Amino acid sequence: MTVDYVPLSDLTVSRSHIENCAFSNWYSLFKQYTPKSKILKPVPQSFIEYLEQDGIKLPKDETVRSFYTSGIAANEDNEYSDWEDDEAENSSGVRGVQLDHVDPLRDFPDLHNELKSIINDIGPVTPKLNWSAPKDATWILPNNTMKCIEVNEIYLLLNASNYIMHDLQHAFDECGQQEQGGRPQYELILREWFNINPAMEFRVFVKDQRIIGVTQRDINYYDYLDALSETFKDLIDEFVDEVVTPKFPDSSFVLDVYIPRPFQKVYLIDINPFARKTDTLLFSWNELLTVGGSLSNIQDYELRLVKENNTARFASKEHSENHVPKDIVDASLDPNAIRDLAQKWKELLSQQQAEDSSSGSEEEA
Ligand SMILES: Nc1ncnc2c1ncn2[C@@H]1O[C@H](COP(=O)(O)OP(=O)(O)OP(=O)(O)O)[C@@H](O)[C@H]1O
Repeated sequence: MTVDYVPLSDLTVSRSHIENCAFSNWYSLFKQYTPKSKILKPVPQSFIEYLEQDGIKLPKDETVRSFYTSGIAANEDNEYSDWEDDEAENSSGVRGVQLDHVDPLRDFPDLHNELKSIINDIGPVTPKLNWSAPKDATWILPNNTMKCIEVNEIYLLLNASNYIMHDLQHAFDECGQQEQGGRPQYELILREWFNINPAMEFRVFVKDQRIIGVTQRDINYYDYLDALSETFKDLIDEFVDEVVTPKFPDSSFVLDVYIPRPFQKVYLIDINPFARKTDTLLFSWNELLTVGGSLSNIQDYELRLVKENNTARFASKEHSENHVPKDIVDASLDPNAIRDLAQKWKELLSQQQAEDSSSGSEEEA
């Protein structure tokens, strides 16, 4: 089998494209298709420092009835030698904080109060920054989702997330050298929480205003999706052609859409950059770009679903670029790099085998 590798230059990305994909830059264009959201922009610099500081420091806000900051009395079961010091409160009212730590109540009280009042007004929310949601940090909340019913849950999720750190520190890494400098204006988005059926979420790859592929977003097998494929494609085609491409400033982008029953409306969840950092889920970038290159000759794109016997193959694929070393992701697009990498692996393996056998013979001796 021959594989056509596409040049990496097909995925170079401009700073303006990344900026166009920031939530606040497209929300107003597609508001009627997007779940209700509040945009807080710009956020104070101290809030960014709060997210970037080590550890998670929750404010002890007496006006929030909070599971997280309710007092913990030291007793025999939870006694620590340094309990007194760690739990001592400073004048800011934040537990265990040294003075140089950012404290929401002291350093961004207006934003803190606004977050509380939004939750009071619209109920549970789910947060994100300009581009990313803290999907990798749900383990930190008792419900194991991104649903926040109090302000401290927002702080916990954002602070514990590597995806949020990516927005803060690496947003423009894939842009050309001269476009990387300067931080963006950060925004905090609170989306009204609703129960999404993950089976009905799709990622849509659009290149030069044409759809080149659609993938199921959740990497589980759902037996009813196959029969609905054409329905989804019709709705997605109409949405992309009539709603998104006439208004979105770039001709290539990646959409996340949600199509709940009774399959009459498409909701826009997110617009991602047409860039390597966007996870291709059931496709690879190489595959998509190869198809995209020959698009004029093909009639139709593929809506790819997880097949019944394929679940395991994709089980760990989602957001793989975030836990696989970058060298390996880079190599997956370049045959020479794959050869180099394979060679390094072989060397490492034989080195390890040699070490194992020598330590084995030492143990036997
Ligand atoms: N209003 C909402 N209520 C409940 N869940 C939501 C809401 N909006 C989004 N989600 C869930 O959060 C997930 C992540 O949202 P979103 O796509 O905005 O984040 P992201 O960081 O850009 O993700 P990715 O990195 O995969 O593109 C969605 O797939 C959806 O399941």
